[in-house]
Amino acid sequence: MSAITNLVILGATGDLTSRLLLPGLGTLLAQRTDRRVTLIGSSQTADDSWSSTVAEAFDSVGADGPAVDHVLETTTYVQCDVTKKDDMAELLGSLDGATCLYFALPPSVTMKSLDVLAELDLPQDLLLALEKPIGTDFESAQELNLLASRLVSEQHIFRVDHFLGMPAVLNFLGMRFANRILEPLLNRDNVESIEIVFDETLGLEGRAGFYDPTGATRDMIQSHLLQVMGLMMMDPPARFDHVELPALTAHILRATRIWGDDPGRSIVRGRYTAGTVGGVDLPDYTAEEGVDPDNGTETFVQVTLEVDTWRWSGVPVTLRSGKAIGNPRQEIVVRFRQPPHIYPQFPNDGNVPENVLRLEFEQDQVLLELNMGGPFDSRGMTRVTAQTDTAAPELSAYGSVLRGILDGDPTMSVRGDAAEEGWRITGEILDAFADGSVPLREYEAGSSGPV
Ligand SMILES: O=P(O)(O)OC[C@H]1O[C@@H](O)[C@H](O)[C@@H](O)[C@@H]1O
Repeated sequence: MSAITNLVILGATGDLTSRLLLPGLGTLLAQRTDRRVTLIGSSQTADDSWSSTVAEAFDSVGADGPAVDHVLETTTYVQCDVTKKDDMAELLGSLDGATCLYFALPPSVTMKSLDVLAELDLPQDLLLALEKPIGTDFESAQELNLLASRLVSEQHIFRVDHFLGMPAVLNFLGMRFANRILEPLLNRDNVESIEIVFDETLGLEGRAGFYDPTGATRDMIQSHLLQVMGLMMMDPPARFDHVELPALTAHILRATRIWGDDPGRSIVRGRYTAGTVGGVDLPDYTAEEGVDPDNGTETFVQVTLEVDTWRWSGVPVTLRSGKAIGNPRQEIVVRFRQPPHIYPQFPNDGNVPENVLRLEFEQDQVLLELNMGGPFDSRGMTRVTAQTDTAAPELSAYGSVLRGILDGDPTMSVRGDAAEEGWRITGEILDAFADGSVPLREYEAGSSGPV
């Protein structure tokens, strides 16, 4: 696919655009000084402040250079209703060159817009970038995928999950496939358990309209943590490309099910009560403006899964995410089994602690816990943590996603069937909530989650 010339953000006045997309674009263009992209912001309402929104966002990440200046000088704003045929025809008609329509919109609006696009003659090399969530359940995800596939080929659909652009994920790929010492150990013979944890200090942040009907399971497990899991547990690809990686990720998700027979033991569901997080007082979740307590929305979820394949069967994989958590962890943790042979001369009759590999999600830090010394060492057994010391990544997670989009390279895009599998697994968790197998537990804001 050819590189993108026109980036059209649909839903340009939304929070996602100013908070994440534009700063991400800034970090990318500051690095790609030779890129010339035409940025068009579009939304249903008029907006006189688009140019200053773009400038402020670029400024917030200190982005400068010729590629950044080009965008600042040429960016335009178009008022357009994406669900109206004439509006979309006019918008597309005004563009010359390979175009990406970035749908920073709720899935219901995206679907209506895709329906409208089906009636138009679309330009060649049109790329559709679709923000999560892809649909609101398994069936609507299928429907949305079908609508998109009628317009362009799968290679021209980029389903965005910015967690796939986070340092932990990129580091894990490099550590696995550019070294000899890790990949042979990543299987049920050597791995005791895996955890993928993304807890946050943030509470609702005034997002009740989105969050209350959504909850932690749909918000964080459905795409982010499951896609990360699929990518990190995939079999080694023969090539690093848009065919192999998405296919291997989907293969893992297809093999995933809730651990054991009793969801009440494999899933924990929680909701925060009033408390203090990092010096900030948070009210009870149910007392937040716009929240309907009857929704029973969970602000915390932890689920243990099994990836039932030859390589991973029997290894518990725990995904966890909670809001209003004190001292939050945001990491991928691979816990290895103890050595197969026990030496009584080692402390604790040879029961040495297991090795643990930790990759921090948003920082470029990898930690490996090892045992050293032992019976003949005057210090005895020493637990050490080897830690990487690399520079912070130049691109934000959204910058990384946008690089794939602007290069027309969907390697790190979520493939349609993988998005559907995310909803299948999420549906099984939500069914267990609905049938009463998993009680909603309360935890104090600022605590480490439900006990
Ligand atoms: O830390 P980041 O990059 O903002 O990602 C976490 C966020 O990811 C978003 O997709 C979720 O909707 C938010 O609830 C969450 O806070």
